[in-house]
Amino acid sequence: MSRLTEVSANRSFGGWHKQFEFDSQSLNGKTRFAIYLPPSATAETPVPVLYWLSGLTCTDENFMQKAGAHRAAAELGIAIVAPDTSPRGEGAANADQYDLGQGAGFYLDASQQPWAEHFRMESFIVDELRQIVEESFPVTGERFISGHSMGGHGALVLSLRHPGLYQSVSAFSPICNPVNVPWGIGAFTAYLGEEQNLWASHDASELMRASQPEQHCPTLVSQGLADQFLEEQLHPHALVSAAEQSGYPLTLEQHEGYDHSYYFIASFIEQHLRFHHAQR
Ligand SMILES: N[C@@H](CCC(=O)N[C@@H](CS)C(=O)NCC(=O)O)C(=O)O
Repeated sequence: MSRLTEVSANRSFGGWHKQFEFDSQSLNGKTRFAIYLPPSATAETPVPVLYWLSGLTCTDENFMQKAGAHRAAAELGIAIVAPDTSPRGEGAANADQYDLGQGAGFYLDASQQPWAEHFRMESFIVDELRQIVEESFPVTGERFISGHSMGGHGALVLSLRHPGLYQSVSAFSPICNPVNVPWGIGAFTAYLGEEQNLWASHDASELMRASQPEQHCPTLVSQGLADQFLEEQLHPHALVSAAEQSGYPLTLEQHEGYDHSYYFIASFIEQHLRFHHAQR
């Protein structure tokens, strides 16, 4: 029997947008995710799947409702899975700020209290959710990963930490060097502890600088130049310099006038989907 409970189902561009809930072992509680299945996804013709990791304060809904990704996903035949951004509910710890705790899981497995019991988003994304998606839906083992801001950090880091799992990676406005910016320092101190040596293995720029050829994965990063978080939190220049040092295949595209919002994502999501599709 399936572990999944269907929460909603909507027809979209000839395919389906659905939300499911299930009891996650990694997160030690119920979690919800959304999936877009293009019309071409059938048991006989499974499709590749893109994992989308959202940013701070988001749930599975922001991307599906605001990015306008279904039309291109339907055309290209790509399924999209959007998990929540953290464990939820009374059982899981929380903080009185938008950038820590629920809605701010940072796609890592926390080692510190009071977070360690539920905040295991890395294991959740790379193992548990992947397995349940591949068992439950008509998808192939071809995986792409993408995300926004905290989720852009997640996409880059999970791809670098799990070589071979994803065929290509992309990010919008990612937190490129979390060990050096307030969002990252706050989250890593809470989730990983004060020992800063342990943080580098969750930092995209640090991982990319030290990357070996087997970790190299075609990567597209899009950044708006009117992004209100660019100077203080995002630091794409750190990622570019890391890629230059290790010969990592990074393309950074900078877009005049675009900010940090989903208007930016909606403007370029089709380009990202075509980028992933072209790497197959
Ligand atoms: N201070 C902002 C920061 C959060 C923020 O900008 N979140 C981005 C990701 S880092 C987002 O996607 N927000 C949800 C949305 O636009 O739908 C807020 O809480 O609104």
